[in-house]
Amino acid sequence: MTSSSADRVVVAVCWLDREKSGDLPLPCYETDGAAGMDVCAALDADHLLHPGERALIPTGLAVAIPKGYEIQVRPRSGLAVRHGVTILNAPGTIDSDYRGEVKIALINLGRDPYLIKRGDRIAQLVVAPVAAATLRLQPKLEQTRRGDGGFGHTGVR
Ligand SMILES: O=c1ccn([C@H]2C[C@H](O)[C@@H](COP(=O)(O)OP(=O)(O)OP(=O)(O)O)O2)c(=O)[nH]1
Ligand SMILES: [Mg+2]
Repeated sequence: MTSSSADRVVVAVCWLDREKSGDLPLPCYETDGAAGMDVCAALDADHLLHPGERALIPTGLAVAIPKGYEIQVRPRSGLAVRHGVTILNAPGTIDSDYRGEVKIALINLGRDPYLIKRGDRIAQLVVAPVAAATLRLQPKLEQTRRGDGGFGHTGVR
């Protein structure tokens, strides 16, 4: 099956300072079936992320996500596996009512410093539906086979 623009959720996006961000591309899907749009660092200067260091990296972008959706900020596996650089709060949550700059919280869990340059694709943005819940307080919950077993109680194999 092919997807058409009719299948797509429309997310309004705006450069906070177009003059400063003129050289940067909008986040985009790198392949037809990509789940996430890679987003670039809108740094003024290179940032050397030392082992154990975390940094909030600007994207230069603000978004207006339709109600009923969120954007998840997810790590790029290449950065994580090759350099230990990942998202501190993975997956980051961009709320549909947020109009500030989308920022990427990176952490270097690797052994070597990692240089983040302006325009580097540092994370991916996944647009996803969210269900809004109503909590119904009850004295007891319906029983299940699992019950309160968790945290590995089913074993490894
Ligand atoms: O990786 C992230 C995570 C969050 N945000 C922005 C958008 C999001 O809508 C807002 C709040 O995020 P979150 O709810 O995760 O943070 P909080 O600590 O609960 O802050 P708040 O009290 O503002 O909700 O911060 C980002 O730009 N990048
Ligand atoms: Mg919050």
